[in-house]
Amino acid sequence: MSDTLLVMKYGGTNMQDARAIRHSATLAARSIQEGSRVVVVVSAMAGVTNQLLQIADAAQAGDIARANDEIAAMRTRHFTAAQELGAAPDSDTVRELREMHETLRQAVYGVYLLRELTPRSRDLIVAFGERLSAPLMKLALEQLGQRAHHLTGGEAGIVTDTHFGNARPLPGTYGRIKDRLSGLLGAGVTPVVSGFMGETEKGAITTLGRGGTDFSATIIGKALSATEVWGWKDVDGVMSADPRVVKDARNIDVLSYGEVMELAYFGAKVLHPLAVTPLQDSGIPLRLKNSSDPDFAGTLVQAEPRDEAGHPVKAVTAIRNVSIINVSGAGVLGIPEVIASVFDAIARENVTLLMVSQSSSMSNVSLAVQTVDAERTLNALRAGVSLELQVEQQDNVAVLAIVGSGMRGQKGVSARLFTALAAQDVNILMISQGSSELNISVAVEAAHVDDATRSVHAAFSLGTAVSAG
Ligand SMILES: Nc1ncnc2c1ncn2[C@@H]1O[C@H](COP(=O)(O)OP(=O)(O)O)[C@@H](O)[C@H]1O
Ligand SMILES: N[C@@H](CC(=O)OP(=O)(O)O)C(=O)O
Repeated sequence: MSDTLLVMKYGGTNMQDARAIRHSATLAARSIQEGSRVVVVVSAMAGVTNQLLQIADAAQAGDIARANDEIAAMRTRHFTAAQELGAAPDSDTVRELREMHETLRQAVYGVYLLRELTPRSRDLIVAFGERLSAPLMKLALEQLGQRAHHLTGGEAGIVTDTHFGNARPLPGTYGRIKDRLSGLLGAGVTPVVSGFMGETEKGAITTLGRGGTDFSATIIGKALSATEVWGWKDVDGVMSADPRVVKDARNIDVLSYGEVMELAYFGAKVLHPLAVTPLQDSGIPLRLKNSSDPDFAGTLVQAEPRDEAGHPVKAVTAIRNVSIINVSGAGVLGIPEVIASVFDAIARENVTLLMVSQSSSMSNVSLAVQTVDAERTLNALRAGVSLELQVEQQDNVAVLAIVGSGMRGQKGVSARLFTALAAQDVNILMISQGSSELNISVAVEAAHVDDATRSVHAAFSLGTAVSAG
């Protein structure tokens, strides 16, 4: 028997119904039969996380009828999947699903009574998606003759700070996960962990940010010193562009941790931006694989970049729904205290800045933020900075980025980017290049971002040999 330990993550698409869950379980069972120990980490069924957020909002708004209708529809979906996976009406799986839905209903009713939805109660509600899919995966594995046991993120040892909605693992989490899961693995039982969620030291449920199941899987991978972490996807791996936008996007064989982080940060939906951080110290590889083509190697994410001569850029990506906040005030922005007050005000609101640029005349600072954060940013700036500064918001912006370690020290990369944008008549609103030279990003009008992405993809020949290093 090999001593391989794999952590396998299944996203919403791979958990969307009984058929997908059965197929996902087959992929895990195959590795177990080949002698690997496997930890399975599951997301909510596709669409369920958004549905839970809507349920929570409806309850807060006083529309309990709508919230209950949605819960009932969700319950039908989970029970149908359980039944199609072979659960008897009096089985443990059906009982567990019923109990969880009842607790969910009560939590939602509490929000309705209080007409108050705190980040803490939102996390409690939204994590039910992952809690409900774990028993279904356990059942599917058992139907394939495997022994399995399902656990919430907290039960698996994931302990986080109290940053509800965007929680981060505490250092103690790694030892705790090892304690909780090693016994099961040693006894030949496959742990099935609900992704996306953890809990605080006091036991309150937290979530790790949207797409956080990738992060759960790599946290567990680090804790168990896994051989590899595998993220099963509905695409071949990380591609040279979003395949929904660029038809000839192609798979990238090898990416470094740094490159994949930049890509995820700049909008490639394929991975949570922090997912590789737990793997960086140990060098544990992350592999993204297509569940429809399991023998294809997919994308290997590892410490070292692999560059190919003539291809400084590996991928182009975009963040949509961005706003630019322009802060201007001739004469005052050059004063260090004034600029510090701008960033202090933003830091207090915990807003993520996607791009920052300052004009050399020091009369203007432009900040790109997600549009959902724009109003908060604007209010914080109006309240927290000098009255002499004017603050304005521009919506309908997107940030396009090119990523690749090969652009380090290479001349002419920006020129190629700007020529490709000019060819599409795209007006550039902001430009930024990180000092790591792993990316160059530009803010453009949202209406042009898809054409711009296709044009840049073609200009860097990303549809041909990107990575065959
Ligand atoms: N550069 C990219 N490479 C691969 N997929 C991408 C990229 N950019 C965006 N995507 C989109 O990300 C999707 C996969 O992410 P997601 O659905 O969140 O995965 P999961 O199966 O883990 O839920 C793909 O279907 C694809 O359309
Ligand atoms: N269900 C959560 C967490 C997650 O990671 O989902 P997925 O693996 O389907 O992207 C979300 O939608 O954000």
